[in-house]
Amino acid sequence: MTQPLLEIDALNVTYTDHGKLAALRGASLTARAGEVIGIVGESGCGKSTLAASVINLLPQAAQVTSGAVRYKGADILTLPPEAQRSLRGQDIAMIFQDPMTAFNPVLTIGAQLLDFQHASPASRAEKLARARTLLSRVGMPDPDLTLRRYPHQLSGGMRQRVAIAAALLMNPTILVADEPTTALDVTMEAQIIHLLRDLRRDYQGAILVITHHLGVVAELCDRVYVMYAGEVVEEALVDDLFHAPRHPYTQALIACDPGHFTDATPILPTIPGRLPDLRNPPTGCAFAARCPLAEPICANPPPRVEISPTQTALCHKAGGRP
Ligand SMILES: Nc1ncnc2c1ncn2[C@@H]1O[C@H](COP(=O)(O)OP(=O)(O)OP(=O)(O)O)[C@@H](O)[C@H]1O
Repeated sequence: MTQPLLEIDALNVTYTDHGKLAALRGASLTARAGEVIGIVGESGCGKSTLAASVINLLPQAAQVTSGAVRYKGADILTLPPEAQRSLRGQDIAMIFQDPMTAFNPVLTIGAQLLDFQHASPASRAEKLARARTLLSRVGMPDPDLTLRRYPHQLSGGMRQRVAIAAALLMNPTILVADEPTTALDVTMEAQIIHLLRDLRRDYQGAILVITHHLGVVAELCDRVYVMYAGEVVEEALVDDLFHAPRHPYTQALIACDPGHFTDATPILPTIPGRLPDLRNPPTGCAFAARCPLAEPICANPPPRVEISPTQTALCHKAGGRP
């Protein structure tokens, strides 16, 4: 098997601004070239913190207390700031939930697409040509006109297309899409999913898609990491996730609304109960308080059970038959 492009290894991240909050608790993930990886879970489970650690944009209040994020084998969290900056945007690029955050409102799209290529040795004309090519690639009908526009002159869906083009400008090997469709209406969402599906056909790198939305996972991803309370509770190929989920949390997510995976419902169905308080995380299984299968043993830390070489579940009960 090829070496992973990205390895997140037992990452622990704590926010320290309002007391200590354990946002990531031993989260691990690998992504290889050509894979589309889904990261799914309810609000507050740590998805954005995981994404921010990949692109090395954790907020100031976040502390990595242990673990590593390796890009092609090198720990990016310990690189000097200059090396981190050059990785970001060139090797690892991000598509944000709200495309407005990717753009400066007072500069034209053209000026910004040139600026995003500042590290490239290409000439201005070559950079403009690359911007035009990518705008066409993401389905912008008139790339020249788009280059002259300001961000607010584009619709939300168009801005997201341009943001995707911007992320691809430097030909990154890892593309992180944080809730790429959440800010869009149903029709736009379907179009952006279609575009991402189309792009993945000839993209050589790895794509990480962070989402609330099981439909996005079903449509786009090869493998999925399900997060709960800062932990990866299940890892599976997308087919196994939907047809043979082994963690009760994954089962609950899917059982809540089995008919709606391809709907554009932007949020996961709700499971009764709440996430535990991560300022004082439970020592046993974090899902036990909401789990229909919980038993006294679940007060102990759960084992990571290997169901198959491609599926694991962090659960005392996952060892039995599904
Ligand atoms: N800057 C911050 N300071 C303190 N706590 C934070 C900060 N950002 C996130 N958190 C907390 O860390 C935990 C994980 O948050 P995170 O945003 O990573 O989850 P998420 O799954 O991406 O949620 P959402 O889908 O709502 O964005 C949550 O309890 C959240 O309240």
